[in-house]
Amino acid sequence: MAGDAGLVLDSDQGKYDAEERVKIICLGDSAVGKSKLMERFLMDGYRPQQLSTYALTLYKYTTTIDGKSVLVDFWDTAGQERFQSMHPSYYHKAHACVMVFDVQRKITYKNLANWYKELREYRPEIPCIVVANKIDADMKVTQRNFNFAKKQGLPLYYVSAADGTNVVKLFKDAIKLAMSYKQNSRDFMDEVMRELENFEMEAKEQKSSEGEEDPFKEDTELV
Ligand SMILES: Nc1nc2c(ncn2[C@@H]2O[C@H](COP(=O)(O)OP(=O)(O)OP(=O)(O)O)[C@@H](O)[C@H]2O)c(=O)[nH]1
Ligand SMILES: [Mg+2]
Repeated sequence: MAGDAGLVLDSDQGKYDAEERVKIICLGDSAVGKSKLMERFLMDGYRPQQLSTYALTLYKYTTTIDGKSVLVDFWDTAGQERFQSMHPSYYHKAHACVMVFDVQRKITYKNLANWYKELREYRPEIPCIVVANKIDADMKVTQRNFNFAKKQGLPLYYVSAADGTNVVKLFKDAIKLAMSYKQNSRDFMDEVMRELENFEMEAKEQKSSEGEEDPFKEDTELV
């Protein structure tokens, strides 16, 4: 892991003071290696924050990109195989997606089409990386073309959570894509959300300036 980065375990966002914040979601069938990939990337300080009600693990990670501090929320999930679909809030305001299949189980590759369809229903524009995981088990797969990625015009990464091949590159690139999406997106809903965020911030600032201490409070009366 790069020296400029670190795993953040606390959920109090106010403390981080990051200049930018992005959300990256992970999709794919059960046991394709989603959690192991994140563990591998964040290994230095691995300790997930478990929100068991939603079978959701949220990893917070800070890094610096182009001189800017960035807080990354990685969303991982378990148990979705029972439903073959995610709750809409999982997709909400995500800036990039890492979509994983297991090179040893063809069905997980076939199911990418379903995951991708659902992703696009909620997030039509966000960057998505297709990940062929577990290449350590059969290096020959890296010579194969996986047409799904090509057909959809998506980048394909051959990785191994077990031996670490391409894992750091995968997540670093995902963060960069998420950042550039956030900064350049013309998605209508994103623009609305950004406007709302700015509005909320302005309202907060106004409120806090209203609540400022009056230095003469003790000594004067309002007339
Ligand atoms: N050989 C090999 N095994 C892997 C690799 N990545 C994950 N595994 C194994 O695959 C199994 C599932 O990995 P997980 O990371 O738990 O899979 P997941 O996608 O998070 O699964 P759910 O949480 O059920 O959705 C584990 O037994 C891992 O050890 C890999 O790169 N190579
Ligand atoms: Mg998991």
